Amino acid sequence: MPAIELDGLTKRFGDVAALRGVDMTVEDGDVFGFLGPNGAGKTTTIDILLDFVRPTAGSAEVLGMDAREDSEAIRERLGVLPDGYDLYDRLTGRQHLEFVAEAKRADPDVEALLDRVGLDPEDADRKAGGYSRGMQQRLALAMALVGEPDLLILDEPSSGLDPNGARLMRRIVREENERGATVFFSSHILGQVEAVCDRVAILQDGEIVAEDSVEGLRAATDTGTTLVVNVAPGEAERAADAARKLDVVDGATVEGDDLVVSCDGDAKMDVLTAIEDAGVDVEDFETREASLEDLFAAYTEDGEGPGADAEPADAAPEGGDAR
Ligand SMILES: Nc1ncnc2c1ncn2[C@@H]1O[C@H](COP(=O)(O)OP(=O)(O)OP(=O)(O)O)[C@@H](O)[C@H]1O
Repeated sequence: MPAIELDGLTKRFGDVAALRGVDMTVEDGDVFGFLGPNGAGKTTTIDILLDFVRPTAGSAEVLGMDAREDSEAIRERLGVLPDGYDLYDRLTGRQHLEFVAEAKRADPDVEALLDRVGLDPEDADRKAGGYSRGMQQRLALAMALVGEPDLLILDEPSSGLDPNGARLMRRIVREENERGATVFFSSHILGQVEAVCDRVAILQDGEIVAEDSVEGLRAATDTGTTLVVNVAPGEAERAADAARKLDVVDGATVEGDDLVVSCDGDAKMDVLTAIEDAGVDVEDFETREASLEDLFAAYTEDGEGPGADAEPADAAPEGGDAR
């Protein structure tokens, strides 16, 4: 049974079509990234999953139950970190967790939860109204974790977090997934998504334009590969000339003793062979694959997806420094 199943999900707000027949499946046990440009319909989708918004047509199932009919039963098994959550200024962090525990009829180890999200005991006894943005985000995450939910829905979970907080978030997502939870999250921080997600869907103008693993998106997108070839000192120009003669090479630039070649994904060996045939010794080489950010741009920038004439962004080192 999928954790989330959307079938022809449609939502109109007056004249605005926020969702136009979205079909999407999030399998049980996946870490699933839900991406899309501003206004694509991500929050509307999440609001429908949580029964804050009713669809105009189509259906949404969560943990095998109907999002509308069974919203209460769903809520008991769900952990949610909403975008724009409300904390109670006058309650302490600890009181927030106790409040959620009571509502969920759960008995969490509050100290352990606070520790897990990086809030120390003194902070836990301060009123949340005095928390910094990042501390509020950490508390909201701890609230989502109460009761070991089967499904975590996290809307922009890294917003307001410093780099340590973002790393903590990745660790918690992994731990929760290892515990058996499905994690569904929307984010604009694509390095974060790439680091933790098994699968991603890209929503654009209320429609899914891609749904696959990051690897699958790479394979389906003609974003090409960047090959960096380190050659003997003073030989890079000669190597560049040799590479440029190949049809499969889009461009070759020299950076010191490195040659940076943009080429078709399966042309690496041809390039290396051509350089060696020109009498240049290849000292070392590495491949840089398209990052999720490149793939996102390829799918969303011209609104037509990468199939036709989409100009891909330049390839960047896999994962970047967000890992
Ligand atoms: N209550 C509403 N009334 C009218 N239009 C709405 C309402 N909620 C959302 N919309 C519209 O629906 C579309 C999708 O909005 P949504 O907030 O779901 O996008 P999003 O992908 O979450 O965007 P962002 O990344 O900016 O948060 C937008 O055109 C938005 O203006």
